[in-house]
Amino acid sequence: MLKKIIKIYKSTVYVLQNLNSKKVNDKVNRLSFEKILSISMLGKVKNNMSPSGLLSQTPRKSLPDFETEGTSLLGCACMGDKTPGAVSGFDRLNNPALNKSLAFSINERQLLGIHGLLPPVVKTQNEQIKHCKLRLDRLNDPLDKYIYLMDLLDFNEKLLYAFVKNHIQETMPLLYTPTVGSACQKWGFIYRRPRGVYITMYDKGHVYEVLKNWPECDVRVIVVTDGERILGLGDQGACGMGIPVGKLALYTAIAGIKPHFCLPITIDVGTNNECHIKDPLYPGIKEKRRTGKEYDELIDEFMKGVVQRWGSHCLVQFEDFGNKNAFRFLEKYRNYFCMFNDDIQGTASVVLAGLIAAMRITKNKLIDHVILFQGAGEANIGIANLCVLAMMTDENITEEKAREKIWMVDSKGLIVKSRNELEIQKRPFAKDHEALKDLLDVVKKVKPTILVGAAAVPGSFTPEILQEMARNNERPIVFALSNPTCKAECTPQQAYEETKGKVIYASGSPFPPVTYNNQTFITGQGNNAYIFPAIGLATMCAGIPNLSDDYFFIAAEALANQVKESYLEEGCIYPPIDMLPECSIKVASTVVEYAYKRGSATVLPEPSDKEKFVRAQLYRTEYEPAIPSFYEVPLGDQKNI
Ligand SMILES: O=C([O-])CC(=O)C(=O)O
Ligand SMILES: [Mg+2]
Repeated sequence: MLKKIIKIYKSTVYVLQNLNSKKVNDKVNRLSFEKILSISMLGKVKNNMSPSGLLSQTPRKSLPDFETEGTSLLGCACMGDKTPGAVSGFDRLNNPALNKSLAFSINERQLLGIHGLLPPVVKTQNEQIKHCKLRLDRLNDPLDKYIYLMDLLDFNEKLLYAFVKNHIQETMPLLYTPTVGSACQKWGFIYRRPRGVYITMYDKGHVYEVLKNWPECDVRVIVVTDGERILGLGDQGACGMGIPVGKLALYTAIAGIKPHFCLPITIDVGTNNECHIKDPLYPGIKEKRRTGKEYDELIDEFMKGVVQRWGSHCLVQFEDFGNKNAFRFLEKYRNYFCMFNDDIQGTASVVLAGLIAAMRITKNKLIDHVILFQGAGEANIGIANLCVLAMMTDENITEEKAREKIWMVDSKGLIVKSRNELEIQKRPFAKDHEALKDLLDVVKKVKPTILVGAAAVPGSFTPEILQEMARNNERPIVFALSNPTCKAECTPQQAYEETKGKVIYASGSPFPPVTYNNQTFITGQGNNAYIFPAIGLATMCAGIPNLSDDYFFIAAEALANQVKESYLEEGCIYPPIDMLPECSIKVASTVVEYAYKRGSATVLPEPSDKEKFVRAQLYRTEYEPAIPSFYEVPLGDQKNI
């Protein structure tokens, strides 16, 4: 498979490079020429804009009107990678990147001049982790637990990440969906310390200066939102900052990307959320959301500012933008910047991985299925386009044939050609069919084998719909992707009960195990957390300049390969959550391997063992010595001092 997609890619580049030359006809036979072009043109519509951008491989053009400061160390302070001795002992206690709290040894305390500033006991990190667990267990409200974890992050970074690594299952739903959703809604209330950068409309013309205020000079990944569509919770304005903060915490916790490489950014252009505007604690600009030219110019300025400040290899992950802007910006920037849209491409990849794994249960291929998408927003359009790419690559079929397998319903009903106005990204999926409004009617008519929901309409997979899916299929596949938990289309319990245990189910947010017919099933979480940290890690390790959709396809296959038979037997089409770090390393290593094979990696020389290379880059949660080792003279039994 890897070979095949590389071949397609290489030939595509070749064809595009030689489009005007006679060489094309000599070297590429007619058939493969058409196939390559059809794949690279996938999703293209009349005005020559590709909503999917599949295999869009235009080399990144340099933007003429600005220079790159890159990762120069000149003129800026660096918080993250401090050499021992560069920070005073007292400052270490207040610097979360260097603080070890009670784990400073007596030697360290004496030599750093902080002896007496801590209680005399010396603890190991493991003892500290146990203490954290006691503290967390004492709290009942998930939001309080979130606040505790964030406080720990502000106090002792390594301890937070060591704790999370040890308790992934328990802490993921706090740092991430669903609790991060409540954290966003109450961001003004829970706000304590600054984390990340806020850029507002009023910074227009000075965005680079604002970015310069961030003290880290080696930022490698940014997650940016404008807060317009936070999870399935709508416009949260500046409170959306919880999402970049949460996603980047996962970058470190899951993919081992060093914390000082990560920068959360919120672009505050106002909010249309009246509750926030009326809330005295709202921390953002209390104005209606700005749109149009001035908004676009601000985002342009931001993208250029990032390259100017941190170089063109700084990855920018777009997160939770409104539908229209998400697609627009992906198309606008994908060939010029190192960027991707997680809600479109990351979610597509994780769902495709789940489908590939599910095919091992249904014992057939994607092409044998009929997929019905409820909702035609970022997630579902992204998934649909990646499924088309997968079918074309695996089955040698045309784009049209692949699209025939895909049906979509949006808020107006089935997407049909007779509709008057249809957004550009939906057009390729419109069917020659009578208009149907109701999802149940569509399920009855279309008889999907796979039903994917991502429209944030809770309960939209009604008992009747689930029963109909079970009537038509031996093993119906149902993805209830909307986040957070309260937005899910149906719970796994409902899916199991209404389909009499036949369903293959995945959700976007975590659910507890399901008991049906005296059997316990652990359902999978089809969340982009399985993909974006790995993609970020791979991008950094290989120096991938542009992330086209084939990377997300490769990542999906690599993730599906991590799904063991035993997980499938338990009803789970994803690896368990506590396997996330290990899975991410495997996925990242495969993507790195692919980047070198297709000739896009820029980190040279090419490492021979990609996985070993990836592992060598990871953040270590173990404490480093705070003093050079030759100072470590025995001081007797430290506990008795
Ligand atoms: O954050 C998550 O859990 C997944 C996601 O990107 C979204 O729902 O927007
Ligand atoms: Mg998102």
